[in-house]
Amino acid sequence: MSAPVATRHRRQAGAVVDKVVRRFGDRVVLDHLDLTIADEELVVLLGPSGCGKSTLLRLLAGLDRPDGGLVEVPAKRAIVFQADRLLPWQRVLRNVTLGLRGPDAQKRGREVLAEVGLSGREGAWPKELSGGEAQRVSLARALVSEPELVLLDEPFAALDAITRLRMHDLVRALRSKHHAAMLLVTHDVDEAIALADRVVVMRDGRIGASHHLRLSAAEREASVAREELRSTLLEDLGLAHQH
Ligand SMILES: Nc1ncnc2c1ncn2[C@@H]1O[C@H](COP(=O)(O)OP(=O)(O)OP(=O)(O)O)[C@@H](O)[C@H]1O
Repeated sequence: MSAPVATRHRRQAGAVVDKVVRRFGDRVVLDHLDLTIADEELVVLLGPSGCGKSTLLRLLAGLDRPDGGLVEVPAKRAIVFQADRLLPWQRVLRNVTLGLRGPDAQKRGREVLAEVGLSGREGAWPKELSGGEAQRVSLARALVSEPELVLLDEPFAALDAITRLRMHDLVRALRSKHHAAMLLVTHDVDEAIALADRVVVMRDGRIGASHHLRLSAAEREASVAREELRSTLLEDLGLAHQH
């Protein structure tokens, strides 16, 4: 059997995953998985531990190749991991501008650091930053090259609850400025509800459920709509309701 196997660049932003298969030994982790991310859409990917979320993100990032099917992504894309991967021997500004060329690199780096609320910290060393600040630098580094697709692998999982809520505000603010499509992996149903245009739930190597969140910002905070959606997502995840 010969399936088309490729990672291809597309002109539009967003991404298309078409019948993608990824196996590790005998284990089929992604089993003909389909997923389309629209231009400027923020899709949150939920799923039980070990179901293949990071595997899918790595394929979209180009860090791995599928065994079958097709992954179409824009050339300009960035990935943010749970633990910041800043270079400890470079200052904050340099960490942000590492991938940039040209005379405007420093100026651009400063601008993006200002957007994530870190003006004045350009000269700091990574070890001098809090966890939340380090993830802000990671976001700045991801956004500085104006990617068309941003992949976020549990970017706020290691942060405390209050810092995480601040990061949600920041992501919402950044979205109004940067017009990238985003795919964010999380275990946190409330994070999904807070941020997503659409929540997709992975099951048995595929996307098992998909929910568009046509909620206003106020509705996202309102208890009834939020609780209904929360119950649905917990059900999709196979978790008992907890009231
Ligand atoms: N390079 C690899 N070699 C062998 N097995 C792998 C490899 N990468 C992932 N796997 C396996 O594939 C499965 C899916 O892993 P993956 O990290 O994608 O899950 P996940 O949904 O992101 O999990 P978590 O939510 O716990 O981070 C796991 O069983 C894992 O052990």
